[in-house]
Amino acid sequence: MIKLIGIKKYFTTKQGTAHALKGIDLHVSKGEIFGIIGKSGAGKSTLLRTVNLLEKPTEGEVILDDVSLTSLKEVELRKQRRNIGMIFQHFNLLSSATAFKNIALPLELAGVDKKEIQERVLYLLEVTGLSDKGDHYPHQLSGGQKQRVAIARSLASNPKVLLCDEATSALDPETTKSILTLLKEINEKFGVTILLITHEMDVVKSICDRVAVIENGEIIESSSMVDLFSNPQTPNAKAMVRSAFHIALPENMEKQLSPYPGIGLSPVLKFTFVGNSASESIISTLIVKFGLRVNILQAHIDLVRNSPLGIMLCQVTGEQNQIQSGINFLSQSNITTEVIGYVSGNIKYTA
Ligand SMILES: Nc1ncnc2c1ncn2[C@@H]1O[C@H](COP(=O)(O)OP(=O)(O)OP(=O)(O)O)[C@@H](O)[C@H]1O
Repeated sequence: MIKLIGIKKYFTTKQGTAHALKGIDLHVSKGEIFGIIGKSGAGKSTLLRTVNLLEKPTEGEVILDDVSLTSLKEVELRKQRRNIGMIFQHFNLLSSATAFKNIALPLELAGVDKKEIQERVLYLLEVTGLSDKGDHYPHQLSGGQKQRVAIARSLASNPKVLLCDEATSALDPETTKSILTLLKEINEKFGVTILLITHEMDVVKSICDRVAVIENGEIIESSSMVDLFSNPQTPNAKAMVRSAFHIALPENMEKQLSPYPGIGLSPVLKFTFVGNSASESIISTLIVKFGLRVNILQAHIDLVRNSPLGIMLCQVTGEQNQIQSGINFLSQSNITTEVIGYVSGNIKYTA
């Protein structure tokens, strides 16, 4: 549905050339909700804006449903852009126009007749939960309501794709939740493919099917949500997952954590598992079957795309070969183990 092939984007300024995108390949399937997550300056906005060619790539090809957008002339491109809606962090509404008029505007520009516009806008106000707000101006609306108007406006021309540029970053957590729920409903109701960028793991965690992690203009990791959370590969993705699960070691243990094994040190292990009940079986397996001592430092179960996913941090003490056998045994039950570091086997910690 959306294919980005070898996308590079360089910005040349007086200070020099910024290599914002360094050869991105991405494939988003029809009907998917795909998240791109990365830190500030990683290249998220530039990448999103290349999809509708608001940003023309220096190199590479953008394909939407078999149409190569990068090869189109301006007039053709304008037509194709009607298939791509976009919403922004700061809503970008026309302040002098009512909610109704903001939504109607793209239809008026496309020459749609008045009666059809009236029906479509009323329908979109209803879909976005704003039936009683059509005559309100943006300054009379809350942030969440403004984003709903922007979503309704983006749907006016029946797009196949919706691009979301940090769409919830200016909203409080409750409103963020309601906007994400609305996006999910729209994805299901209209089959709209959603490509969103965010720096917040909580956003991708709740609605994305797949996610790509972008760092320094490159995609460093791309997988299903559950795979990203259960088995992140890169240090950056590992750190993001830990912060999304609010996983942190007790402070005095963090200070003494060594990246290397050593005499008198025992590993701190992070177990990741799908399902509610695995935590008990991890502990009993390690203690009973492998004769290890297990200190649970933290345990957390959260919903990732509606599947319970658990993360548990434990300090495990015992013979090295027994610990390894325990890890191997657990991996057969799809429990992923990551060594976070090593601490003294006798360390006293405060939770
Ligand atoms: N118009 C521009 N001119 C020069 N450099 C630019 C321009 N737009 C982006 N860049 C540079 O490209 C890189 C990627 O920027 P981009 O805005 O895509 O990152 P981002 O991940 O969206 O960051 P943020 O989350 O802070 O918005 C940055 O180094 C930025 O300074």
